[in-house]
Amino acid sequence: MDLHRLPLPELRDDKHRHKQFNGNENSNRFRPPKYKPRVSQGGYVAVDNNNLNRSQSLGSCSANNSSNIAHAISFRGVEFPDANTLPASPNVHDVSSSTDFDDRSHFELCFERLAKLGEGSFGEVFQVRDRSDGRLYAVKISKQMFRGEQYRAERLEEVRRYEEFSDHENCIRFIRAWEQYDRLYMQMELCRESLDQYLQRCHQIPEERIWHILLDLLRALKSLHDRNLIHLDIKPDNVLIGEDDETCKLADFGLVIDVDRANTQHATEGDSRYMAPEILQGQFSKAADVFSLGIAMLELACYMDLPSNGPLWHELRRGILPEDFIDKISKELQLVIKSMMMPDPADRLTTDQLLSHPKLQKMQKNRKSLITVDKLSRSFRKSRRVVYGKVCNWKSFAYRCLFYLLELLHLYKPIAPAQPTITPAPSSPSTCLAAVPRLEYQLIGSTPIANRDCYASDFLTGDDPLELSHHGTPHVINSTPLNHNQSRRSSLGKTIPTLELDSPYANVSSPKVFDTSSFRRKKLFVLDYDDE
Ligand SMILES: Nc1ncnc2c1ncn2[C@@H]1O[C@H](COP(=O)(O)OP(=O)(O)OP(=O)(O)O)[C@@H](O)[C@H]1O
Ligand SMILES: [Mg+2]
Repeated sequence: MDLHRLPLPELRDDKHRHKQFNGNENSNRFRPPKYKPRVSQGGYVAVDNNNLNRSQSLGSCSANNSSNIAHAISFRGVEFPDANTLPASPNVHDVSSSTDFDDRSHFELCFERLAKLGEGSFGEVFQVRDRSDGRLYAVKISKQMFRGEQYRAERLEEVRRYEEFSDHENCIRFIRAWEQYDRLYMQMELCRESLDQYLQRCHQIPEERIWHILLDLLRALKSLHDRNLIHLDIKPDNVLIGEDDETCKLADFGLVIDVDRANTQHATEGDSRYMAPEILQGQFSKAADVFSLGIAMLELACYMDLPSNGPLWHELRRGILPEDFIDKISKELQLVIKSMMMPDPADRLTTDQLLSHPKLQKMQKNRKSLITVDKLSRSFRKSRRVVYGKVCNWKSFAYRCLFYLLELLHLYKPIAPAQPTITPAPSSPSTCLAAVPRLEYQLIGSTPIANRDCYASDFLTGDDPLELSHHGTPHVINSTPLNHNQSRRSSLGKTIPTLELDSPYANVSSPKVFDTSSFRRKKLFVLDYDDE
């Protein structure tokens, strides 16, 4: 068997140069035949939303009518029942005015396609809005239709790996997968951008950030290697930056192989720019991933354009790193990158050895303590809220007891419940002082808004004067502040005490209309918003 499946590198007399993006990412792709995973061994669960078991139709793929029905794909097993069912498509009236409901794919029915995020050799990735929960996700749709059962099984292997590592902090969170019309659809968390896009945007990434990226990716890679899996396609394009704009997450598990089970002679090489030299001899090992990560770090740290072939390609694989580039970074980082790019795979450090590097150890400790501090502050805020609630209850209980005692001792007479009253304006100036109108408003409940002072204007619409036409009924001003920040809600509503306001318009001739201009500026209370 010919193990040299890659075209022999061309000899070109070019120099290492800074990265330039020509947008032709896939020109570095060589796609020899793939290894054949034995799907029947692991067994996958494929159930459609009409309870049709897809595994019954394994024999014929594209010729099967059931391929028109969306089938959920999952390897998670019965303990994850949600993974094996597709959510019902939303009501057709919510989706569009189209009458051609049945012809539309599950993807079109359930998602609103917003933008194209990227494209690789196997799939196109779209930013979508899930119509059922209104949230944003990424959906990867395979470019090619299943050519046969074997090809389909190979594509479905990616689902297995995504599911396996979905819970890892440094791997993409996977939601679900399904197939329809002989294509695979994978719904996953939406990330901000790929590391490659980040590099295009920033050009120079600070070294401290490089160390953090390295730590994230070593952690992801370790989790794969601990299960005897090799990624084989480590590169910045396959690393995504999470929504927090910090965490790097490994993605694209399309080429992952299991070193225990797979015939590595059938493994597929990844991008030649990041490929370890021994791959040319058909040696697939964990050390190949370490090399790819090392050379990716070189690209990120030195903003260097990696060759896909030629003499420079060989130089980098002989451990000769261009000095004018590598000198830009600290000796410590240089040593780490060199130890990851050793020509002999046996000399390369493993993920465990790399993670025990003092700098990375220190960073891990710092991260742990940050997480602990965050957890502590959350529980502190929570308990403070509980204590505050209890203290308030005790306070009101104590007051009630006190008033009850005073009442018993005839030292205090309870005041009848406040009724909003308005005393008619005096007809003559001589009676004016005695008849100052007094308005009482009770603001019942509240909708919490951000930490800030609440003014009466928050509760009143427009600039209109307040109508006081029904004298007999209590005047309850709208208890929801008419304000911005209304989307920030909390369960912590505070009861607003009865508010007594002296009418600024004691002398008005008509008591029915109350000009609220001065009342509007009155500070009512400060709402303390707690995030928890
Ligand atoms: N969850 C996501 N959030 C945001 N962007 C994404 C997401 N997944 C993928 N992308 C974008 O889409 C691009 C292609 O995705 P992916 O690498 O999974 O496809 P592929 O066809 O398997 O690629 P390859 O050619 O590397 O095998 C990524 O490089 C990235 O820019
Ligand atoms: Mg990719």
